[in-house]
Amino acid sequence: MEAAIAVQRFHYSSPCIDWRNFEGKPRGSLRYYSHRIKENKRLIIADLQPDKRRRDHRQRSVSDKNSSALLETGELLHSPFDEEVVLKRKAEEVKPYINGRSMYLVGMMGSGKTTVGKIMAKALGYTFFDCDTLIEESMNGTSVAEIFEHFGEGVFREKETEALKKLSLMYHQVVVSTGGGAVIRPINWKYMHKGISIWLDVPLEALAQRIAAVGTNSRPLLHDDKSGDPYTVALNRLSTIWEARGEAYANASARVSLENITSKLGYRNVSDLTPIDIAIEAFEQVQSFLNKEDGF
Ligand SMILES: Nc1ncnc2c1ncn2[C@@H]1O[C@H](COP(=O)(O)OP(=O)(O)OP(=O)(O)O)[C@@H](O)[C@H]1O
Ligand SMILES: O=C(O)C1=C[C@@H](O)[C@@H](O)[C@H](O)C1
Repeated sequence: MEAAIAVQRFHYSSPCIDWRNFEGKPRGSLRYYSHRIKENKRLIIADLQPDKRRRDHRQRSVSDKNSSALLETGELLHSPFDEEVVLKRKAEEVKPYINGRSMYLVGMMGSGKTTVGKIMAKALGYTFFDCDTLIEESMNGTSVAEIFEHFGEGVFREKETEALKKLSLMYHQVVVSTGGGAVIRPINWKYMHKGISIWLDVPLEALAQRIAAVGTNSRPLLHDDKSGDPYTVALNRLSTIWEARGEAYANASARVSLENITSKLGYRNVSDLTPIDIAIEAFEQVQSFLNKEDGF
């Protein structure tokens, strides 16, 4: 009952970020524009509100014929607004077929489950939950790191399973960022398969970079080893963890490979991708999972 109340409380207290506040670098990714927007341009223009139309007048005036020239010269820069439109359209396209099912994001620590999950939830009009935060709430605010330290990993894993069970039984239309290790217990898959699970597959080097940048204080499984520089330490630990559970992520309904998106969009590095690029691809992969499910 207490845990149910905690879940309920979290339900009402978890804010969804405004993706525009995401601290990632601003980008003028012209290829992105070319790839994603070209196919959607007619619809985007139709969707624009009058004030936004004025703001984006350059986009409207671009014909297919001369768009690549403008793209080359950099005159046609895509703004977060462009990405938002594509994201929203994708979410609206796929939403009726999701049929209210919840989404469970799985992936290694630092893979962006929380960041991308919040963006997806907002685009779908779903509620976002972070499984680690739910566990902390169910333990009166004890942090994940403290749970590991004082009670051990076993207790944490039990709490994780309880949280996933409750989420799968109590809620529809939610996007859940699961803990990096949620995939290791088969019972957790039973709950996650009530919805659609999405694996954010990020190269270990990119994960190590992100983790080295923010530190390992909140990630107990990475926190022990302090020998060497933060990037190398993180990469070594992540490689060991990956060996133990890499295969388990493949149980997910859909896989979002950052390497694939990078090459699809013609970028050089996965670090060029914004969380919105990744959220758009996640919807595309969900769509292709649903098509397969329906036998198309
Ligand atoms: N596409 C991205 N590009 C660059 N940095 C990112 C991207 N997505 C997330 N990050 C950053 O990586 C870090 C980890 O992201 P996030 O917390 O969303 O991952 P997570 O999968 O929920 O992690 P954990 O399982 O450890 O809780 C954060 O500092 C976030 O700002
Ligand atoms: O990968 C893992 O096993 C973990 C990831 C985090 O999200 C937390 O759930 C916890 O630190 C364990």
